[in-house]
Amino acid sequence: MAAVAPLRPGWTHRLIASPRFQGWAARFPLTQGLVRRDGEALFDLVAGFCHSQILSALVQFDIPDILMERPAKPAALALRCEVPEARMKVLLQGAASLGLLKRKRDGRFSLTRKGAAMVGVPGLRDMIRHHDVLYRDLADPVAFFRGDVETELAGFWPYVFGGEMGPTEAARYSRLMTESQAMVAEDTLRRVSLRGVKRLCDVGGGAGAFLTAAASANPDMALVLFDLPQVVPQATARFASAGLSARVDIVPGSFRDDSLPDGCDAISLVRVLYDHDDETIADLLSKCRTALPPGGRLIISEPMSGGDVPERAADAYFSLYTMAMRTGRTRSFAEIATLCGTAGFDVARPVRPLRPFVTSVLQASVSS
Ligand SMILES: CC(C)=CCC/C(C)=C/CC/C(C)=C/C=C/C(C)=C/C=C/C=C(C)/C=C/C=C(C)/C=C/C=C(C)/C=C/CC(C)(C)O
Ligand SMILES: C[S@@+](CC[C@H](N)C(=O)[O-])C[C@H]1O[C@@H](n2cnc3c(N)ncnc32)[C@H](O)[C@@H]1O
Repeated sequence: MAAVAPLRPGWTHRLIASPRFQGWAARFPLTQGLVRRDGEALFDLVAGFCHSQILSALVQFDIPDILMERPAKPAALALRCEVPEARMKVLLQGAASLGLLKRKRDGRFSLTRKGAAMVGVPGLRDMIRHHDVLYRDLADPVAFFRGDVETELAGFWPYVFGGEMGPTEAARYSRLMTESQAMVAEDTLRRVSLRGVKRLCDVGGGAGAFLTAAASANPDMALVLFDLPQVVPQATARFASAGLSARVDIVPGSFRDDSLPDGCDAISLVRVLYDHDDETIADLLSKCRTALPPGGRLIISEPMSGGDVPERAADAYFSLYTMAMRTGRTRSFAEIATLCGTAGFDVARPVRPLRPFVTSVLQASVSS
């Protein structure tokens, strides 16, 4: 009898890649479900850009808002959106196949649960609308990953380059940032206890959404907002309308050039680190360490890479996003923990994020 050749590493991959094996597995009753699921998942990746563009067209035509009122026929939507009816049918059919719309028996389309949820997610439609910039940057992925693309996204968020931005740009960026901040604040505050904190400083606090949310959950806490001089005016109005003006100190400044306000026993950095390189962050964390007393707390909240266990939202979206911005990167919990440790913080064990596509949280403290 002929000797059986030993199995070499990688043999399973070669077997699965073989069209003959694929054909057999697709027919064999015990494997055909798996083959179909893998095939569908792979096809979803192949078609991902079309899916995103269907979503984008739906949002740009305001179709989710229109359907909030009542289900509609393709002809009515075509008229309203100034799209030929046959093309509108393709869009609606596509959106229905993606689970955003439902096709009713009488031919009208209505929102599904996911479609209706989208209307209420703060900032999501603005996010989808501004993805044209990101997707242009990604149009040539080989050049993008080689670092050969002059990305547009870098110009979209000019504050990152040291605050060279006028009031119009500041307002545009802040709206996008503030709207999406609601969910980030909610998930952060559900994962972090601010009990015992007397004065919280939100560094890079933008238009003050995180402090506003933190204030309502902690009525005795004093608040400090530190951000670039062009950005802080937006926070003034927000605090005034939330009746918080008396509880908040607004401190304009740059963490690159200025020291951080003292007298606080907690500092939060919400979606700040991933905009910057390691050197800038090392300096910032060291300034946080200097500003805080023994026992002082540091809260970092932003989308984090899964590290050893890659995570889809952070590793296949935010990492590309921050790469397109060219100034920072999406880091894992472990990487941020190392930077905090070097700055002299004791880092608490990771807590499972509620929604990794919204944010992950790291807590650290100054040894007392
Ligand atoms: C009543 C009946 C009939 C049934 C009840 C059943 C039931 C309980 C249904 C629940 C339905 C429901 C309420 C669903 C809610 C769904 C929600 C809230 C979904 C939320 C989704 C959020 C998403 C997709 C968020 C995406 C966020 C993104 C893409 C953020 C991007 C941020 C970026 C790019 C920031 C960049 C800025 C910079 C500069 C890098 O810092
Ligand atoms: C991505 S935004 C996050 C804003 C807010 N924390 C949030 O989550 O919505 C980053 C913030 O850091 C601020 N920032 C950037 N560079 C800064 C600097 N050198 N000093 C102070 N703030 C800065 C920006 O103005 C902006 O408000």
